Amino acid sequence: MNGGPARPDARALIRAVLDAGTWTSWDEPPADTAPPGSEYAEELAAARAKTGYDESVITGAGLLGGRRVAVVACEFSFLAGSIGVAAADRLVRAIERATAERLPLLAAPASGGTRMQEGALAFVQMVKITAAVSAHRAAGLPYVVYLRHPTTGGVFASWGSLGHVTAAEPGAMIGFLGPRVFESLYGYPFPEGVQVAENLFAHGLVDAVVSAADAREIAIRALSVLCVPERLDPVPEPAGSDADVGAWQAIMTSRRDDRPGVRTLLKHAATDVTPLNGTGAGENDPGLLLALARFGAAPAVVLGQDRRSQRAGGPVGPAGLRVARRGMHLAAELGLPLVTVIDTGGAALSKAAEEGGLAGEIARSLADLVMLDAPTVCLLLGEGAGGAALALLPADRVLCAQHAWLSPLPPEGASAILYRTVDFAPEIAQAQGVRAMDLKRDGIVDRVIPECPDAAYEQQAFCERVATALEYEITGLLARDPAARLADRLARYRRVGSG
Ligand SMILES: CC(=O)SCCNC(=O)CCNC(=O)[C@H](O)C(C)(C)COP(=O)(O)OP(=O)(O)OC[C@H]1O[C@@H](n2cnc3c(N)ncnc32)[C@H](O)[C@@H]1OP(=O)(O)O
Repeated sequence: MNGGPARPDARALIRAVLDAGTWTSWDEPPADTAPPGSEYAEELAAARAKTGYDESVITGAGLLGGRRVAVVACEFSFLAGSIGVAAADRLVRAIERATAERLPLLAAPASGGTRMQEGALAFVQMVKITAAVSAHRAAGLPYVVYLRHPTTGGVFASWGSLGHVTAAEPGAMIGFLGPRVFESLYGYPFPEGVQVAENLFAHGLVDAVVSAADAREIAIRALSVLCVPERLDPVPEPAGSDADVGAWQAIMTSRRDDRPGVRTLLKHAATDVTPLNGTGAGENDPGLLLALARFGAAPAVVLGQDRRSQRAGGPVGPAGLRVARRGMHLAAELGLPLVTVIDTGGAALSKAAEEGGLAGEIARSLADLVMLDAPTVCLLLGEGAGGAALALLPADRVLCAQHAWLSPLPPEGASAILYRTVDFAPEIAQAQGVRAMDLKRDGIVDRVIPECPDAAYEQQAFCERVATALEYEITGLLARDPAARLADRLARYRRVGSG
């Protein structure tokens, strides 16, 4: 377990991540938790002498790219970074202070879990640490976790798994029960390659695997989005489009292989992009992309249907909508603007999708999004077929690319329902009012983004136009009173179609 690459200890990690010379310790001498003269008292004294740390955790504050942050980190060389009452008290005091001072909190665990010498009382410390982290999050403050080698047990199962964003150290052993404990208990080894950072990433459990050397830049980038500015400078209103494109022409254009999708949009026209990995709780869906990003100065959680992955690997299924709902909850908890991007030929139609709760996930996405306590912008970017599209629609502001569309199911399906043949798809699409101009007329869309003449021919310029429109809308929404914003959203969807 110790034979791997050299890894920084807690102080070296903090030095590598924070701006030079800005660290201030918040630690006070730990309370004595060991009965005097006990074996545990001797172990504590030996650990102090050997490591130069007074407990298994250190806490404090410093600057990260000029932004003040609080940090809590484990020191594994001190009794395996294990958490007893004194370490838990230190952690909780630091988390509470970070909350009171409204600082983002960075945590860097590395631990054998609960400190065995302190037994059940140490075990229950997980509750108070979890409560403190939850209160920090409930106050709308970011919590970013960097899981280091090794992280196990009650640390992984409490503050190690509660991050808004979670990264892990390459090759780190990260697992619930330590492998040598497992082997002693059961008499055979735990399977190889399971409790490893890269495997956690492959299973949608952590967002990224990054070295300590890269952690600084990644944390700066993530916090530049997670920390919502008080106000943004107003942005001039961009021009809209009133081009009268036929419905079938729009649908054909939206289906071009070379039409820019959400990935192209982020690549060409967003900054500080931090991809998040699935639900962070064990599910992923390549059809649904989740990321933090900025459009101009405006920060956003972006969740978008990825056209390329859907075409290659299958359409958005229930897991994709659970990824989307992770993004919605993240936005709501931090008061971050949310941008949803609709670009789907339809949801997954399969046994697995039905049994995975597709219809229920569409319902829950709709419910979460329409009620979301955060500014929301929907971008209809390409195809907008069926419930998977509608699940991402109900936002404060809805933008629509000139050739994007929205329809209850693909027009071929509507034709099949009415005429038992797909041959009337063009006429039905026209009649169903699926085009950008129709959606605007009906109050479903607020702004149509021009394509000159087709986004596929002007990818960079089109993406920049979209980003400018997103920045304009987000800036306007952030300046509004949240209660009035939500009331307007609800009134809008209550009114739609009723005049
Ligand atoms: C709710 C709970 O948290 S219950 C506890 C669940 N925790 C676990 O299952 C993990 C238990 N620990 C382990 O499996 C291993 O120690 C690992 C994987 C974390 C690290 O393995 P290694 O790097 O090989 O280190 P090693 O096992 O030698 O541990 C280092 C020292 O820390 C001690 N230690 C490890 N975990 C703990 C702990 N939770 N409490 C107290 N001491 C611990 C070890 O006994 C060892 O002490 P020693 O040097 O005096 O023998």
